[in-house]
Amino acid sequence: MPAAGIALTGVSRSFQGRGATVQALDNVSLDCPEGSFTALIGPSGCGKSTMLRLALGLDTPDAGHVYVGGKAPQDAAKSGVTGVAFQDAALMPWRSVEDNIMLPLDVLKRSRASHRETVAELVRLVGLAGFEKALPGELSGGMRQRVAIARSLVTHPQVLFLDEPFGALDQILRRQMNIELQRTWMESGATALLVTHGIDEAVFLADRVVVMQSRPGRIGRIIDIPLPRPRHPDIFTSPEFHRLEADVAEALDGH
Ligand SMILES: Nc1ncnc2c1ncn2[C@@H]1O[C@H](COP(=O)(O)OP(=O)(O)OP(=O)(O)O)[C@@H](O)[C@H]1O
Repeated sequence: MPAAGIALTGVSRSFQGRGATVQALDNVSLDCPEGSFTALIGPSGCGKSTMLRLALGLDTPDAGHVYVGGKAPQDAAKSGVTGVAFQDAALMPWRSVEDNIMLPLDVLKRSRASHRETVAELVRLVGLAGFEKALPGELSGGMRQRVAIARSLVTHPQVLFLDEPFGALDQILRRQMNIELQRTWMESGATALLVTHGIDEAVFLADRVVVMQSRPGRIGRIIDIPLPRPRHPDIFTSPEFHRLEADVAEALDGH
């Protein structure tokens, strides 16, 4: 029986480019234990999006196996085991905050009425009380991302995929959102996989930072982040934090 977190075993995926084959992922194995937070970082083209697409059941590997919450990725997505938040928030502009958060319920044909309390709780959790009826166009970038995070949690997913959710935000807002995400994730108990380009974001949020390398896409190093939780904002300036950031930077340079 596959474990309840995220498990990739010997996963390979290549694409035919113009006359050449691109090995987007080459024999990648990664186990994210249930309830853990893993950050995935690496140069452009190292296969991060490919890995995410495989885990979401949007693509299939040439070799190897992927399990999400103990299920095949498509089954996990269809049964609401999987939650996902993307970089550009991807909200429906004509739907209110509340209606955007409820979108996965509509897609999975679950009753809105029986989730009223969940939605109200999520709105509170991400600090958007009073904005339930607002349209995305009336919100700031940070607020839109918080709607996307709330939406990703509405089915109480066991596994949460976050694809550069704060990539478009400025540094100050990003740090605030990182603190909020940590709190939200800790309350949810979900297994989280975050794709990011931010070393500080990865170290602040993750239990482990997986550093990937490209051509072919593979795991270079896995760096444990033993900082106690909950992590407070002042940790960003601590010597231990800087040491871990330096470790990740070094691994990104291929050492
Ligand atoms: N559908 C596709 N067709 C052809 N090549 C593809 C396809 N999808 C991905 N690739 C190639 O596979 C490699 C990995 O791409 P991927 O998008 O997974 O990288 P990434 O790490 O997410 O990059 P970035 O950080 O820039 O988003 C790249 O060389 C890319 O060109």
